[in-house]
Amino acid sequence: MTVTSPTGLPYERVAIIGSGLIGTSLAHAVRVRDPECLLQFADTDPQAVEVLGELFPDSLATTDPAQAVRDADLVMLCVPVGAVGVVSGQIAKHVKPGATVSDVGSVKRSVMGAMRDAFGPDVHVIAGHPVAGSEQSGPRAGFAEMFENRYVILTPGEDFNIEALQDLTRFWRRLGAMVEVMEAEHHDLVLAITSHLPHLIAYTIVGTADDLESVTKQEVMKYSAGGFRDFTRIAASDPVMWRDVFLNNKQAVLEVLGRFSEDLSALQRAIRWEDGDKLEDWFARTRAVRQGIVELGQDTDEVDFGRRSAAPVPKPYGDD
Ligand SMILES: NC(=O)C1=CN([C@@H]2O[C@H](COP(=O)(O)OP(=O)(O)OC[C@H]3O[C@@H](n4cnc5c(N)ncnc54)[C@H](O)[C@@H]3O)[C@@H](O)[C@H]2O)C=CC1
Ligand SMILES: O=C(O)C(=O)Cc1ccc(O)cc1
Repeated sequence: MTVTSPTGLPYERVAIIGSGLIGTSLAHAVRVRDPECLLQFADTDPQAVEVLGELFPDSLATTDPAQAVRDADLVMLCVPVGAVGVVSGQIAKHVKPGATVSDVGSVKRSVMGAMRDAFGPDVHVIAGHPVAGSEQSGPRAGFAEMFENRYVILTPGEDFNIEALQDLTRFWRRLGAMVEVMEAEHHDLVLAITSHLPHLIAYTIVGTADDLESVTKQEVMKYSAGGFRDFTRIAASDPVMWRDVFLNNKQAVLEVLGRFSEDLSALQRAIRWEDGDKLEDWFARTRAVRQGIVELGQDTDEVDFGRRSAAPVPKPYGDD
């Protein structure tokens, strides 16, 4: 286990590859928590690198990922999930032996596979996903409080190093997050229904409204104070990031989409046949789901370290 000061982070040098909303939020949070921690950034976009120079003038910012990971104790891949394989291949030979490589991608099974293929046994690969974010993107969108009281799901897989998991858990907890450990497949199924399908629905409904010939675009904008407005926020999310999410979580998304389509058809039938009881019962049940989420939100100190597998996993941290 890495020894640190009580307030510091378990890593002295952190490399952040991909410096948009999540990468720079991570960097701001690290800066606030531990000003001594060295940050090293890489991004393929030279404009992003320029912005990083402005935001973090005391840090290395480059378009070369191999340079950015040099001597880093933690390498965080904060790129769209479809780019994780390419980036892992670019940095594999340059990551310090004993370092931890993690990520923040919204999909875990494919990302873990890509990272496992690229890195040798001298590097600790532990995938992760902060369930926090927004429709914003780019290096100027990040902020230090992004992960406070938000869940971070770690998917270490089968043969992980316990000390590396402890350090990564401590790192996220010191940025204010609540950490849970889960199997990658289960993560992908849970997020398919709680995040990926809602985004798909938002993209669909806003596109459908935009295509309607009988309703003008001006009317859509003018009267979007209702539920539609919330959908437009989500549908403004980054196109490349979400393209990659759907292509990399195809199986789980198609599974929940099948169930959703069946339920939508049932509600369509209830409207057609004026089955008010069916509609009212359905809406009463979903209202209760919302109330449950609100109640859970008042209980954010609760940390569930349960792992959805037979193997018991020790608590990865001891002194927090
Ligand atoms: N946006 C959100 O709310 C959340 C996003 N995530 C995950 O975080 C990751 C990053 O998402 P955001 O920060 O929102 O995206 P973003 O679009 O704000 O930033 C991504 C950055 O990665 C850079 N990039 C792309 N390909 C690259 C490559 N091959 N090498 C180096 N840099 C590269 C881009 O130039 C961009 O600056 C994604 O995997 C996403 O699934 C996770 C939680 C929330
Ligand atoms: O903006 C929203 O409503 C989000 O849901 C943000 C978000 C997007 C992707 C993730 O993997 C986690 C969080």
